[in-house]
Amino acid sequence: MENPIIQLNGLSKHYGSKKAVENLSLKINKGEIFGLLGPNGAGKTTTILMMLGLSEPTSGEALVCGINATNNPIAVKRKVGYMPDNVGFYDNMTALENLMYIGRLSGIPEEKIAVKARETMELVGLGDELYKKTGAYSRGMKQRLALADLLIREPEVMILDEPTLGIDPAGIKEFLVLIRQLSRQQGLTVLLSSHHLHQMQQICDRVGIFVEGQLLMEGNIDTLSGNLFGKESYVIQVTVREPLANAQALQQELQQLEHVNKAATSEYGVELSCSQDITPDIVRFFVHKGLNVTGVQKKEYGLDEIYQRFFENNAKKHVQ
Ligand SMILES: Nc1ncnc2c1ncn2[C@@H]1O[C@H](COP(=O)(O)OP(=O)(O)OP(=O)(O)O)[C@@H](O)[C@H]1O
Repeated sequence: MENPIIQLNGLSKHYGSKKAVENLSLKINKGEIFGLLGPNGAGKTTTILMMLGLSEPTSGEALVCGINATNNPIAVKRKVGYMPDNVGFYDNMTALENLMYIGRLSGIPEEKIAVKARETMELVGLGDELYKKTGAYSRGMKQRLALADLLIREPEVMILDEPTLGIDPAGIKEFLVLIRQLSRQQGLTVLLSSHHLHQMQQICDRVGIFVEGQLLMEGNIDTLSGNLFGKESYVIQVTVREPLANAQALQQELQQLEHVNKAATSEYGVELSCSQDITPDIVRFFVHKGLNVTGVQKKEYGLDEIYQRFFENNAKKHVQ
């Protein structure tokens, strides 16, 4: 059911002739995890700053929890937790002291602060690290503490700008799982920006692809892959034990089969782009030819391919 908590209507931001964000319209529902994906300079941070009321749009509007961010930045700030790509803490204070300090600044009553800060640190998996100085925290731990810093203020929306930057691979996975858990447990809406497709795929319900200030596509992975790959939604790879004797003829024959759009042979196998999943027919075809099949793989498109394909298509358009 549609229940937009973030609504961007024709949002644009121009710096002179530079269109950092151009005519962006987008709805993000309550409880959703949405990924803003795009290369450096695509306009992700500018969009986030406009949602927070920290940058004034050239035109259009950003509504967060129904509040116009440009006219009411303070009201929006109460609802939204924002994690910039580099969060600073006082290195010579313990993590708990840092969090209590933040809690005080955001108006949590003194008698509640210690309990609340501990609870929040438990929530982000730092329950055993309360008394460590943040100077001795790893980057992954600091990002967890940064999350605690948002959560202690009980936001409705969390906006995280490149949150996994600088964390080691194992830490990234744990951190993403944590964000998802928190979102699901607390009905929190999360907006993340990133250029790491693989990471976004693990966590987001929906992603938007940003290029040169424009949202060029938006949807879940299935929708995006359907839009971009359309007729070639299924890729089937078959490998055989012995080198293919007459690859050229085989390729031509395969291309004649119904639902096959493209066939490409290599020494030990074939890759087929098909409009339907015809894996059983393909296997039968190979067996019938007396070929010893050693492997059959059906490839599912992920964000990496979607992104790559997307840029290929766009480059072609620019050239035409
Ligand atoms: N204050 C500014 N003055 C002029 N141009 C700006 C300003 N802020 C951003 N830009 C330009 O707007 C474009 C979008 O920048 P933005 O920082 O939003 O991109 P981004 O997608 O967040 O990239 P990154 O991943 O590098 O943070 C860039 O071309 C940038 O140079």
